[in-house]
Amino acid sequence: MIEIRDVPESDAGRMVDFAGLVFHVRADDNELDSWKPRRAERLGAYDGGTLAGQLAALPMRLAVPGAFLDCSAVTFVGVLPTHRRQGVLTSLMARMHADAIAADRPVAALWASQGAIYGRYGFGLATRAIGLEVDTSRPLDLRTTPDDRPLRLIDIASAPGILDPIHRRGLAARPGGLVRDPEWWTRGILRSVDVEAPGFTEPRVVAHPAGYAVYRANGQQTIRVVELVAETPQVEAALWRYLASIDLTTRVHAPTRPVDDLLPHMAADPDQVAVKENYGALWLRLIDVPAALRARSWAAEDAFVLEIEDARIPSNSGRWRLTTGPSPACDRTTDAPDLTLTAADLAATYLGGTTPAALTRIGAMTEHAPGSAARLTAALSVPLAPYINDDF
Ligand SMILES: CC(=O)SCCNC(=O)CCNC(=O)[C@H](O)C(C)(C)COP(=O)(O)OP(=O)(O)OC[C@H]1O[C@@H](n2cnc3c(N)ncnc32)[C@H](O)[C@@H]1OP(=O)(O)O
Repeated sequence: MIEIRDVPESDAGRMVDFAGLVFHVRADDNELDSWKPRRAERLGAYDGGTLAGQLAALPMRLAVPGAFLDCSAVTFVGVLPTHRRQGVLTSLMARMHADAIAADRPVAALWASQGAIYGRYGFGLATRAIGLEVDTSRPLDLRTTPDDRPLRLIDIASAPGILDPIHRRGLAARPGGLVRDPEWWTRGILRSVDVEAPGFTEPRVVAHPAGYAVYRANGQQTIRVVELVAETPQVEAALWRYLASIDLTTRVHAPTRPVDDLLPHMAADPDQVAVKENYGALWLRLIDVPAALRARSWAAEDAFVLEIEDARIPSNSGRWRLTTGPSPACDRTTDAPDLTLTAADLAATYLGGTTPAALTRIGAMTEHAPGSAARLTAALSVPLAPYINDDF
Protein backbone atom coordinates (compact mmCIF):
# COMPACT_ATOMS: atom_id res chain seq x y z
CA MET A 1 0.00 0.00 0.00
CA ILE A 2 1.60 3.26 -1.16
CA GLU A 3 1.11 6.40 0.91
CA ILE A 4 2.05 9.91 -0.26
CA ARG A 5 3.59 11.92 2.58
CA ASP A 6 5.82 14.96 3.02
CA VAL A 7 9.48 13.96 3.22
CA PRO A 8 10.88 15.40 6.47
CA GLU A 9 13.89 17.73 6.41
CA SER A 10 15.97 14.96 8.00
CA ASP A 11 15.37 12.80 4.88
CA ALA A 12 16.23 15.45 2.28
CA GLY A 13 19.59 13.72 1.80
CA ARG A 14 17.79 10.45 1.05
CA MET A 15 16.13 12.14 -1.91
CA VAL A 16 19.56 12.96 -3.35
CA ASP A 17 20.70 9.32 -3.03
CA PHE A 18 17.38 8.24 -4.53
CA ALA A 19 17.86 10.55 -7.53
CA GLY A 20 21.35 9.09 -8.02
CA LEU A 21 19.82 5.62 -8.15
CA VAL A 22 17.05 6.34 -10.66
CA PHE A 23 19.09 8.70 -12.88
CA HIS A 24 22.19 6.48 -12.84
CA VAL A 25 24.54 9.25 -11.73
CA ARG A 26 27.63 9.08 -9.54
CA ALA A 27 27.21 10.30 -5.98
CA ASP A 28 29.79 13.10 -6.54
CA ASP A 29 27.87 14.46 -9.51
CA ASN A 30 24.57 14.25 -7.70
CA GLU A 31 26.08 16.18 -4.81
CA LEU A 32 26.06 19.28 -7.05
CA ASP A 33 22.26 19.36 -6.96
CA SER A 34 21.87 18.31 -3.33
CA TRP A 35 20.65 21.78 -2.27
CA LYS A 36 17.44 21.56 -4.26
CA PRO A 37 15.42 19.15 -2.06
CA ARG A 38 16.27 21.28 0.98
CA ARG A 39 14.49 24.31 -0.44
CA ALA A 40 11.67 22.35 -2.09
CA GLU A 41 8.31 21.00 -1.04
CA ARG A 42 9.30 17.33 -0.79
CA LEU A 43 6.84 14.54 -1.54
CA GLY A 44 7.55 10.89 -0.89
CA ALA A 45 5.64 7.78 -1.92
CA TYR A 46 6.19 5.39 0.97
CA ASP A 47 5.78 1.64 0.85
CA GLY A 48 5.81 1.06 4.60
CA GLY A 49 9.13 2.58 5.68
CA THR A 50 10.62 2.43 2.18
CA LEU A 51 10.80 5.54 0.03
CA ALA A 52 9.52 4.11 -3.25
CA GLY A 53 8.95 7.33 -5.18
CA GLN A 54 9.63 11.04 -4.82
CA LEU A 55 8.95 14.48 -6.27
CA ALA A 56 10.26 17.92 -5.29
CA ALA A 57 8.44 21.18 -6.07
CA LEU A 58 10.46 24.38 -5.81
CA PRO A 59 8.37 27.53 -5.26
CA MET A 60 9.61 29.86 -8.02
CA ARG A 61 8.45 32.80 -10.15
CA LEU A 62 8.07 32.17 -13.87
CA ALA A 63 8.21 34.92 -16.48
CA VAL A 64 5.14 34.75 -18.71
CA PRO A 65 4.15 37.40 -21.28
CA GLY A 66 3.67 40.64 -19.35
CA ALA A 67 3.79 39.09 -15.85
CA PHE A 68 5.58 36.88 -13.34
CA LEU A 69 3.56 33.97 -11.93
CA ASP A 70 4.05 31.77 -8.88
CA CYS A 71 5.13 28.40 -10.16
CA SER A 72 5.82 24.93 -8.76
CA ALA A 73 9.11 24.00 -10.42
CA VAL A 74 8.95 20.20 -10.35
CA THR A 75 12.16 18.19 -10.15
CA PHE A 76 13.79 15.14 -8.53
CA VAL A 77 10.96 12.92 -9.84
CA GLY A 78 11.64 9.20 -9.59
CA VAL A 79 10.17 5.83 -8.73
CA LEU A 80 12.21 2.80 -7.62
CA PRO A 81 12.78 0.22 -10.38
CA THR A 82 10.94 -2.26 -8.14
CA HIS A 83 7.81 -0.06 -8.03
CA ARG A 84 7.49 1.15 -11.63
CA ARG A 85 4.21 1.20 -13.57
CA GLN A 86 2.02 0.81 -10.50
CA GLY A 87 0.70 4.38 -10.53
CA VAL A 88 3.24 5.85 -8.07
CA LEU A 89 4.12 8.83 -10.28
CA THR A 90 0.41 9.38 -10.95
CA SER A 91 -0.25 9.62 -7.18
CA LEU A 92 2.69 12.00 -6.67
CA MET A 93 1.46 14.22 -9.51
CA ALA A 94 -2.07 14.32 -8.07
CA ARG A 95 -0.67 15.51 -4.75
CA MET A 96 1.59 18.07 -6.47
CA HIS A 97 -1.46 19.45 -8.30
CA ALA A 98 -3.43 19.66 -5.03
CA ASP A 99 -0.52 21.42 -3.28
CA ALA A 100 -0.14 23.94 -6.11
CA ILE A 101 -3.88 24.69 -6.03
CA ALA A 102 -3.76 25.13 -2.24
CA ALA A 103 -0.76 27.48 -2.56
CA ASP A 104 -2.55 29.52 -5.25
CA ARG A 105 0.13 28.88 -7.84
CA PRO A 106 -1.42 29.18 -11.31
CA VAL A 107 1.33 27.23 -13.07
CA ALA A 108 3.77 24.34 -12.65
CA ALA A 109 6.77 23.58 -14.84
CA LEU A 110 9.44 20.93 -15.34
CA TRP A 111 12.17 19.59 -17.58
CA ALA A 112 11.24 16.08 -18.71
CA SER A 113 13.71 13.20 -18.77
CA GLN A 114 11.51 11.70 -21.52
CA GLY A 115 8.95 13.53 -23.63
CA ALA A 116 6.46 10.66 -23.41
CA ILE A 117 5.79 11.00 -19.68
CA TYR A 118 4.15 14.33 -18.80
CA GLY A 119 1.47 15.10 -21.41
CA ARG A 120 -0.92 12.79 -19.56
CA TYR A 121 -0.60 15.04 -16.50
CA GLY A 122 -1.59 18.17 -18.43
CA PHE A 123 1.93 19.43 -19.19
CA GLY A 124 2.64 20.78 -22.67
CA LEU A 125 6.03 21.48 -24.23
CA ALA A 126 6.11 25.28 -24.03
CA THR A 127 9.68 26.18 -24.98
CA ARG A 128 12.36 24.77 -27.22
CA ALA A 129 16.05 25.73 -27.42
CA ILE A 130 18.78 25.48 -30.01
CA GLY A 131 22.54 24.97 -29.80
CA LEU A 132 24.87 27.07 -31.95
CA GLU A 133 28.44 26.41 -33.02
CA VAL A 134 30.58 29.24 -34.34
CA ASP A 135 33.75 28.71 -36.35
CA THR A 136 36.11 31.28 -34.85
CA SER A 137 39.28 30.08 -36.59
CA ARG A 138 38.79 33.25 -38.68
CA PRO A 139 37.32 36.62 -37.64
CA LEU A 140 33.56 36.69 -37.15
CA ASP A 141 32.21 39.55 -39.27
CA LEU A 142 28.83 40.81 -38.09
CA ARG A 143 26.16 42.74 -39.96
CA THR A 144 25.20 44.51 -36.72
CA THR A 145 27.40 47.31 -35.41
CA PRO A 146 28.54 46.29 -31.91
CA ASP A 147 27.78 48.60 -29.00
CA ASP A 148 31.22 49.97 -28.16
CA ARG A 149 30.79 50.68 -24.48
CA PRO A 150 33.54 48.83 -22.59
CA LEU A 151 33.27 45.21 -21.46
CA ARG A 152 34.81 44.14 -18.18
CA LEU A 153 35.62 40.79 -16.62
CA ILE A 154 34.08 40.45 -13.17
CA ASP A 155 34.69 37.97 -10.38
CA ILE A 156 32.18 35.24 -9.55
CA ALA A 157 31.45 36.59 -6.06
CA SER A 158 30.16 39.91 -7.37
CA ALA A 159 28.47 38.43 -10.44
CA PRO A 160 24.96 37.73 -9.03
CA GLY A 161 24.53 41.34 -7.88
CA ILE A 162 25.69 42.76 -11.21
CA LEU A 163 24.01 40.27 -13.54
CA ASP A 164 20.66 39.84 -11.81
CA PRO A 165 19.13 43.24 -12.72
CA ILE A 166 20.06 42.64 -16.39
CA HIS A 167 18.68 39.10 -16.22
CA ARG A 168 15.39 40.33 -14.75
CA ARG A 169 14.96 42.91 -17.48
CA GLY A 170 15.62 40.10 -19.94
CA LEU A 171 12.87 37.99 -18.33
CA ALA A 172 10.41 40.87 -18.72
CA ALA A 173 11.26 41.08 -22.44
CA ARG A 174 11.34 37.36 -23.19
CA PRO A 175 9.02 34.91 -21.33
CA GLY A 176 9.91 31.42 -20.15
CA GLY A 177 12.65 31.96 -17.55
CA LEU A 178 12.73 31.85 -13.75
CA VAL A 179 13.48 34.66 -11.33
CA ARG A 180 16.76 33.79 -9.59
CA ASP A 181 18.02 34.47 -6.09
CA PRO A 182 21.74 34.56 -5.17
CA GLU A 183 21.81 30.83 -4.32
CA TRP A 184 20.16 29.96 -7.64
CA TRP A 185 22.87 31.98 -9.41
CA THR A 186 25.85 30.54 -7.56
CA ARG A 187 24.66 26.92 -7.61
CA GLY A 188 23.30 27.13 -11.14
CA ILE A 189 24.70 29.30 -13.92
CA LEU A 190 27.81 30.25 -11.91
CA ARG A 191 28.65 26.86 -10.35
CA SER A 192 32.36 26.12 -10.58
CA VAL A 193 31.94 22.56 -11.93
CA ASP A 194 29.48 21.53 -14.61
CA VAL A 195 29.22 17.75 -15.00
CA GLU A 196 27.88 18.29 -18.50
CA ALA A 197 31.04 20.17 -19.49
CA PRO A 198 33.93 17.98 -18.29
CA GLY A 199 37.36 19.47 -18.89
CA PHE A 200 36.13 23.05 -18.99
CA THR A 201 37.30 25.82 -16.69
CA GLU A 202 35.19 27.43 -14.01
CA PRO A 203 32.90 30.13 -15.45
CA ARG A 204 34.25 33.48 -16.63
CA VAL A 205 31.92 36.46 -16.56
CA VAL A 206 32.13 39.40 -18.94
CA ALA A 207 29.74 42.27 -18.30
CA HIS A 208 28.49 45.22 -20.31
CA PRO A 209 26.19 47.92 -18.93
CA ALA A 210 23.32 46.31 -20.86
CA GLY A 211 24.28 42.65 -21.11
CA TYR A 212 26.68 39.92 -20.09
CA ALA A 213 28.10 36.57 -21.07
CA VAL A 214 29.06 33.65 -18.83
CA TYR A 215 31.39 31.14 -20.49
CA ARG A 216 33.93 28.39 -19.88
CA ALA A 217 36.99 27.38 -21.91
CA ASN A 218 38.87 24.11 -22.41
CA GLY A 219 42.20 22.89 -23.71
CA GLN A 220 40.70 22.02 -27.09
CA GLN A 221 40.40 25.66 -28.13
CA THR A 222 36.67 25.76 -27.37
CA ILE A 223 34.62 28.41 -25.63
CA ARG A 224 31.37 27.10 -24.16
CA VAL A 225 28.73 29.79 -23.64
CA VAL A 226 26.78 29.20 -20.43
CA GLU A 227 24.55 32.26 -20.82
CA LEU A 228 24.42 35.38 -22.96
CA VAL A 229 21.89 38.12 -22.25
CA ALA A 230 21.76 41.42 -24.14
CA GLU A 231 19.26 44.24 -24.00
CA THR A 232 19.83 45.27 -27.63
CA PRO A 233 21.10 43.54 -30.78
CA GLN A 234 24.11 45.89 -30.68
CA VAL A 235 25.06 44.68 -27.20
CA GLU A 236 24.51 41.11 -28.39
CA ALA A 237 26.92 41.79 -31.26
CA ALA A 238 29.52 43.19 -28.85
CA LEU A 239 29.35 40.05 -26.68
CA TRP A 240 29.57 37.65 -29.64
CA ARG A 241 32.50 39.64 -31.04
CA TYR A 242 34.26 39.30 -27.69
CA LEU A 243 33.60 35.55 -27.42
CA ALA A 244 34.65 34.93 -31.02
CA SER A 245 37.97 36.75 -30.66
CA ILE A 246 39.39 35.21 -27.47
CA ASP A 247 42.98 34.14 -28.13
CA LEU A 248 43.92 30.44 -28.38
CA THR A 249 40.38 29.37 -29.28
CA THR A 250 38.86 28.36 -32.63
CA ARG A 251 35.29 27.39 -31.76
CA VAL A 252 32.42 28.82 -29.71
CA HIS A 253 29.71 26.40 -28.68
CA ALA A 254 26.50 27.84 -27.23
CA PRO A 255 24.40 24.75 -26.39
CA THR A 256 21.40 26.67 -25.01
CA ARG A 257 20.07 29.56 -27.08
CA PRO A 258 16.57 30.82 -27.92
CA VAL A 259 15.07 29.41 -31.12
CA ASP A 260 14.96 32.95 -32.59
CA ASP A 261 18.60 33.74 -31.75
CA LEU A 262 19.96 36.64 -33.78
CA LEU A 263 23.48 35.33 -34.37
CA PRO A 264 22.66 33.23 -37.46
CA HIS A 265 21.25 36.43 -39.04
CA MET A 266 24.05 38.65 -37.75
CA ALA A 267 26.92 36.65 -39.14
CA ALA A 268 28.08 38.15 -42.45
CA ASP A 269 29.00 34.62 -43.54
CA PRO A 270 26.09 32.36 -42.46
CA ASP A 271 28.30 29.28 -42.92
CA GLN A 272 30.29 30.37 -39.88
CA VAL A 273 27.34 29.71 -37.52
CA ALA A 274 25.73 26.26 -37.46
CA VAL A 275 22.60 25.19 -35.59
CA LYS A 276 23.78 21.99 -33.93
CA GLU A 277 20.95 21.16 -31.54
CA ASN A 278 17.21 21.74 -31.32
CA TYR A 279 15.43 20.27 -28.32
CA GLY A 280 12.40 20.53 -26.07
CA ALA A 281 13.04 22.53 -22.90
CA LEU A 282 10.29 23.66 -20.48
CA TRP A 283 7.07 21.70 -19.96
CA LEU A 284 4.31 23.89 -18.57
CA ARG A 285 1.14 22.99 -16.66
CA LEU A 286 -1.69 25.50 -16.18
CA ILE A 287 -2.83 24.63 -12.67
CA ASP A 288 -5.52 27.34 -12.70
CA VAL A 289 -6.53 27.92 -16.33
CA PRO A 290 -8.71 31.05 -15.88
CA ALA A 291 -6.20 32.70 -13.50
CA ALA A 292 -3.32 31.99 -15.90
CA LEU A 293 -5.26 33.30 -18.92
CA ARG A 294 -6.23 36.48 -17.06
CA ALA A 295 -2.66 37.07 -15.88
CA ARG A 296 -0.72 37.18 -19.15
CA SER A 297 -0.66 40.06 -21.61
CA TRP A 298 -2.15 39.59 -25.07
CA ALA A 299 -1.10 40.77 -28.49
CA ALA A 300 -4.62 41.35 -29.87
CA GLU A 301 -8.08 42.35 -28.68
CA ASP A 302 -10.39 39.44 -29.39
CA ALA A 303 -12.79 36.97 -27.77
CA PHE A 304 -12.98 33.18 -27.88
CA VAL A 305 -14.99 30.37 -26.37
CA LEU A 306 -12.55 27.61 -25.45
CA GLU A 307 -13.70 24.12 -24.53
CA ILE A 308 -10.96 22.69 -22.35
CA GLU A 309 -10.46 19.04 -21.48
CA ASP A 310 -8.57 18.45 -18.23
CA ALA A 311 -9.04 14.99 -16.70
CA ARG A 312 -6.48 15.63 -13.89
CA ILE A 313 -7.75 19.03 -12.67
CA PRO A 314 -11.49 18.95 -13.41
CA SER A 315 -12.03 22.56 -12.24
CA ASN A 316 -10.27 23.62 -15.47
CA SER A 317 -12.57 21.55 -17.69
CA GLY A 318 -15.48 23.00 -19.61
CA ARG A 319 -16.25 26.09 -21.63
CA TRP A 320 -14.51 29.40 -20.96
CA ARG A 321 -15.11 32.76 -22.59
CA LEU A 322 -11.68 34.31 -22.98
CA THR A 323 -11.46 38.02 -23.75
CA THR A 324 -7.96 39.07 -24.80
CA GLY A 325 -6.54 42.59 -24.93
CA PRO A 326 -5.65 45.24 -22.34
CA SER A 327 -8.20 43.95 -19.75
CA PRO A 328 -8.22 40.18 -20.17
CA ALA A 329 -11.15 38.19 -18.80
CA CYS A 330 -11.91 34.49 -18.55
CA ASP A 331 -15.28 33.27 -17.27
CA ARG A 332 -17.44 30.20 -17.56
CA THR A 333 -19.96 30.11 -20.39
CA THR A 334 -22.42 27.73 -21.99
CA ASP A 335 -21.97 29.24 -25.46
CA ALA A 336 -20.85 27.05 -28.35
CA PRO A 337 -17.06 26.66 -28.46
CA ASP A 338 -14.77 28.16 -31.10
CA LEU A 339 -12.01 25.69 -30.24
CA THR A 340 -11.77 22.42 -28.30
CA LEU A 341 -8.37 21.65 -26.80
CA THR A 342 -6.66 19.79 -23.98
CA ALA A 343 -5.14 21.55 -20.98
CA ALA A 344 -1.74 20.23 -22.11
CA ASP A 345 -2.07 21.84 -25.54
CA LEU A 346 -3.26 25.10 -24.02
CA ALA A 347 -0.16 25.06 -21.80
CA ALA A 348 2.06 24.40 -24.82
CA THR A 349 0.73 27.58 -26.47
CA TYR A 350 0.59 29.76 -23.35
CA LEU A 351 4.05 31.32 -23.61
CA GLY A 352 3.66 31.92 -27.35
CA GLY A 353 6.15 29.25 -28.43
CA THR A 354 3.72 26.73 -29.95
CA THR A 355 0.81 27.96 -32.05
CA PRO A 356 -2.85 26.91 -31.99
CA ALA A 357 -2.66 27.14 -35.79
CA ALA A 358 -0.07 24.33 -35.90
CA LEU A 359 -1.88 22.23 -33.27
CA THR A 360 -5.11 22.58 -35.26
CA ARG A 361 -3.39 21.59 -38.49
CA ILE A 362 -2.03 18.39 -36.93
CA GLY A 363 -5.47 17.53 -35.55
CA ALA A 364 -4.65 18.02 -31.86
CA MET A 365 -7.01 21.00 -31.45
CA THR A 366 -10.46 21.13 -33.03
CA GLU A 367 -11.54 24.36 -34.66
CA HIS A 368 -15.32 24.80 -34.71
CA ALA A 369 -15.36 28.48 -35.79
CA PRO A 370 -13.28 28.85 -38.96
CA GLY A 371 -10.32 31.20 -38.45
CA SER A 372 -10.40 31.02 -34.64
CA ALA A 373 -7.11 29.10 -34.39
CA ALA A 374 -5.36 31.78 -36.46
CA ARG A 375 -6.93 34.55 -34.33
CA LEU A 376 -5.88 32.84 -31.08
CA THR A 377 -2.39 32.40 -32.53
CA ALA A 378 -2.25 36.16 -33.16
CA ALA A 379 -3.49 36.97 -29.64
CA LEU A 380 -0.92 34.65 -28.01
CA SER A 381 2.05 35.80 -30.10
CA VAL A 382 5.09 37.33 -28.40
CA PRO A 383 7.86 39.53 -29.86
CA LEU A 384 10.63 37.23 -28.60
CA ALA A 385 10.33 33.44 -28.50
CA PRO A 386 10.02 31.96 -25.00
CA TYR A 387 13.25 30.57 -23.60
CA ILE A 388 14.67 29.22 -20.35
CA ASN A 389 18.28 28.71 -19.36
CA ASP A 390 17.66 27.18 -15.94
CA ASP A 391 17.68 23.41 -16.24
CA PHE A 392 16.27 22.42 -12.88
C1 LIG B 1 10.72 16.47 -13.75
C2 LIG B 1 11.66 15.29 -13.60
O1 LIG B 1 12.25 15.11 -12.59
S1 LIG B 1 11.89 14.28 -14.98
C3 LIG B 1 12.58 12.79 -14.34
C4 LIG B 1 11.64 11.63 -14.33
N1 LIG B 1 12.34 10.50 -13.71
C5 LIG B 1 12.99 9.53 -14.42
O2 LIG B 1 13.01 9.54 -15.65
C6 LIG B 1 13.73 8.50 -13.60
C7 LIG B 1 13.50 7.10 -14.12
N2 LIG B 1 12.09 6.75 -14.24
C8 LIG B 1 11.26 6.67 -13.16
O3 LIG B 1 11.66 6.88 -12.04
C9 LIG B 1 9.81 6.24 -13.41
O4 LIG B 1 9.77 5.31 -14.44
C10 LIG B 1 8.87 7.41 -13.78
C11 LIG B 1 8.93 8.46 -12.67
C12 LIG B 1 9.23 8.06 -15.10
C13 LIG B 1 7.44 6.86 -13.93
O5 LIG B 1 6.97 6.40 -12.67
P1 LIG B 1 5.82 5.28 -12.54
O6 LIG B 1 5.41 5.24 -11.12
O7 LIG B 1 6.29 4.04 -13.17
O8 LIG B 1 4.66 5.93 -13.40
P2 LIG B 1 3.12 5.48 -13.33
O9 LIG B 1 3.02 4.03 -12.97
O10 LIG B 1 2.37 6.43 -12.45
O11 LIG B 1 2.74 5.69 -14.84
C14 LIG B 1 1.69 6.47 -15.28
C15 LIG B 1 1.59 6.35 -16.76
O12 LIG B 1 2.77 6.87 -17.39
C16 LIG B 1 3.34 5.90 -18.25
N3 LIG B 1 4.79 6.06 -18.18
C17 LIG B 1 5.53 6.09 -17.07
N4 LIG B 1 6.82 6.25 -17.39
C18 LIG B 1 6.88 6.31 -18.73
C19 LIG B 1 7.95 6.45 -19.64
N5 LIG B 1 9.21 6.54 -19.23
N6 LIG B 1 7.67 6.46 -20.96
C20 LIG B 1 6.39 6.33 -21.39
N7 LIG B 1 5.33 6.20 -20.55
C21 LIG B 1 5.60 6.20 -19.24
C22 LIG B 1 2.86 4.58 -17.70
O13 LIG B 1 2.89 3.57 -18.68
C23 LIG B 1 1.46 4.91 -17.27
O14 LIG B 1 0.61 4.98 -18.39
P3 LIG B 1 -0.98 4.70 -18.27
O15 LIG B 1 -1.51 5.78 -17.35
O16 LIG B 1 -1.44 4.85 -19.67
O17 LIG B 1 -1.10 3.34 -17.69
